[in-house]
Amino acid sequence: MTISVSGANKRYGDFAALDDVSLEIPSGSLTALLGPSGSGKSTLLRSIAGLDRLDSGTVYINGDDVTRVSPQNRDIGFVFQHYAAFKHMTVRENVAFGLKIRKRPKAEVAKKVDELLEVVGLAGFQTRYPAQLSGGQRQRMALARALAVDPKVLLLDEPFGALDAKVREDLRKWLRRLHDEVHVTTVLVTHDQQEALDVADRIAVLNKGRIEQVGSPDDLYDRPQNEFVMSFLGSVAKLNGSLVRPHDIRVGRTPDLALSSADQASAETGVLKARVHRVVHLGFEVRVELSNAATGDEFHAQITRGDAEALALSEGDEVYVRATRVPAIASADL
Ligand SMILES: Nc1ncnc2c1ncn2[C@@H]1O[C@H](COP(=O)(O)OP(=O)(O)OP(=O)(O)O)[C@@H](O)[C@H]1O
Repeated sequence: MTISVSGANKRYGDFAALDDVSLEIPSGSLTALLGPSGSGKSTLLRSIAGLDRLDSGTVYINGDDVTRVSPQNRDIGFVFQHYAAFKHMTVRENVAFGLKIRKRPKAEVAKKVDELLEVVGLAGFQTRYPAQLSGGQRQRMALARALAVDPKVLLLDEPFGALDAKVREDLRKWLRRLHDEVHVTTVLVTHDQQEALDVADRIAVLNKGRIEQVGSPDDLYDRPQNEFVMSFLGSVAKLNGSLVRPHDIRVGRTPDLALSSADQASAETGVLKARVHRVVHLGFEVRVELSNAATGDEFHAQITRGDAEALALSEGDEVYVRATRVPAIASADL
């Protein structure tokens, strides 16, 4: 089911939470709304759900204008960061709730609930109460409950926001797999660019109530339309006035960027001298924290372990760096 938002405006007093937002969400996609705190992500999601009323603009689900349709009648599943479960109901009853009120046959309900609990990794928790679950388990129960009724669209507002890093990562993978299986059009609000890049096939970047760019993770990461998108999608370093990604920085011992003086590398333009502050081993990669020798500006380069070993860097070393790739936005006003 496609979701389409057209000319959406929402103000709180003088403040524009949504400022003329238009967005197309293709059927079957997993789209992330990504942006800093207060950029309007939740307001946009809640407007799609019908939980917030737009001042002006239109929301379409599957081509139908649902702007004035109540949330209950939009056929959506919604999961919040802090899920409000029915405390007096067991996990099984919570997940079964939507099916029961739709009066589905008992056997079908039991089968579906068991399947979903298996999928979300809560098999064996059927008879527990929400208070007896961890935060991650509660969110998975919430997802199972939202999916139980086969919604047209699934709307997730920072569903993993309150969980620790490892659990978030697991749930992300799980959500991606689940989405590949069920293909329900899903919109995920997150302020975490890693989460968006990891899980979404499309990302809409919001800033101050406006959409800055919409595209695939690769589009946004490699071809950002502006500095905001470039900086929000990942770390950036400023080299000779251009914004570059840390893993697009080559570090060398000599101005020709040779790893060691024995290497035969050709001379390059745009080489900067830098000082090493710290070398951080991140498993597969190594982060080299540096400062520009001329300006003192700090930045970091992300290099391979092999290169780091060849360079044998230590704190205080003087090195040379250049960008191997500069995205097209490399801006004039820096
Ligand atoms: N009920 C309200 N009354 C007044 N201002 C509101 C209300 N709801 C949201 N806002 C404001 O609208 C702006 C957008 O809020 P929204 O929750 O959509 O942002 P967000 O991008 O989801 O942020 P976060 O990641 O912090 O949840 C914020 O500045 C917020 O303070």
